[in-house]
Amino acid sequence: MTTNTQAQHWDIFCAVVDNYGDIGVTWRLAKQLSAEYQLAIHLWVDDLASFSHILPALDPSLPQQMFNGVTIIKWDQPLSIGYTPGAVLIEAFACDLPQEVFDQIENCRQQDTFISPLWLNLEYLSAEPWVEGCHGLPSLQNSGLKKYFYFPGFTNKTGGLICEHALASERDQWQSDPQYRQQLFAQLGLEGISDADKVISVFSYETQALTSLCQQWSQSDLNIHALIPKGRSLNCLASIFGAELEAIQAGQAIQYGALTIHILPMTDQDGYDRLLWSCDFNIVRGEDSFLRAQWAAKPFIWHIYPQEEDYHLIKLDAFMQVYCNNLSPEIASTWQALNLAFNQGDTKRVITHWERLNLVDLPLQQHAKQWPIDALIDADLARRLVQFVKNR
Ligand SMILES: Cc1cn([C@H]2C[C@H](O)[C@@H](COP(=O)(O)OP(=O)(O)O[C@H]3O[C@@H](C)[C@H](O)[C@@H](O)[C@H]3O)O2)c(=O)[nH]c1=O
Repeated sequence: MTTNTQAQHWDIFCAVVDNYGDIGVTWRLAKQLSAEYQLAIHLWVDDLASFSHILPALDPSLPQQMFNGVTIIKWDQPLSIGYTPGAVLIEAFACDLPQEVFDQIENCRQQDTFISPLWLNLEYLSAEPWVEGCHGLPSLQNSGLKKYFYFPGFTNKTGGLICEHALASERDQWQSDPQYRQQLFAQLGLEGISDADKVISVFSYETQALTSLCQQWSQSDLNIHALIPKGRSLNCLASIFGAELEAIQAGQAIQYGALTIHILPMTDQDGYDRLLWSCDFNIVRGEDSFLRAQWAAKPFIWHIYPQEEDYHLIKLDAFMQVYCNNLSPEIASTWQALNLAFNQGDTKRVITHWERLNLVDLPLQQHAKQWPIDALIDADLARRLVQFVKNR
């Protein structure tokens, strides 16, 4: 009888392109696979300095360290920590895997009992209909290995959406008692926010639509607080600050009529989630914050990552169709027009639709609460992924 001593861990390789989305998504997935499925996860990351913005406890100088049960390994060239084939090999967002990975797999294939890791490419999230047809398709590579395309998505024929098992109950508990939000605001050093004020988090790319919204908010009858983590959103607010952007520090509050802009430090992902849960409205971007805004069960604007030839507007539209499926046409058209105006940097239309949105605030809030239940359908991404691996 032969005993299979082959390692059973999963490797996830992530190359940080720009921003925090690639590492944000893979870090969420790695944590969940470890916590909920007790899988040994090796997360290889080529830019630990970027990673440390969303995991401040990380030490970018270390080749290997462990957080939340996940082994985080520096993906350098050549690899300073050797790769050992495990049960699953995930390349995130079509990053080019290092040659050592294929060499090692090839070496091990000389042994009769060796089973090559199941190789998956984790794709970007899209609500476009074609995703269903491509999810799970294999493709034979030059190495002789099969690579499967794993597409996250919003239907039960896709790979699903990343969402931790306990998230809804933790969020509901948080939102049921205003003292949690007050405690969070106090920890962040935010002052002067009363229960009647409107609180909006802003994590976007640069757009004049945001400048325009801030001008509008400054003239509001209500006090508005914009909570803005230090980063790209601030680049289009220089005219409001009247100071060099470099001089703007986390912890500062800038008064602009009825609007107070609070500059926040970046926190870890759990902290960011709690911020989204605590605001009345969130402006988010990219892929991961976009999904977390949905799980926050609050209305939001999605500033989608810009792509060539405005392809991102097709992706935006596909998502908006899905999100608005059972919303009344009046609310749906206002919310869609607001998102489009924000993404197109349309300074006039963004204000018109923001003002209209106020009129449909309550039904939109109710929709935002129901949406996470509808969107998950039967299973989240990690559960579907574990099943996908078992079925191969
Ligand atoms: C503001 C903030 C964010 N975050 C996290 C949440 C997310 O995991 C991450 C931000 O990622 P995203 O929202 O996806 O936005 P992003 O713009 O940073 O990432 C983008 O990167 C491009 C390369 C990809 O092609 C895009 O699809 C997108 O993922 O930062 C924190 O952990 N703490 C914070 O304080």
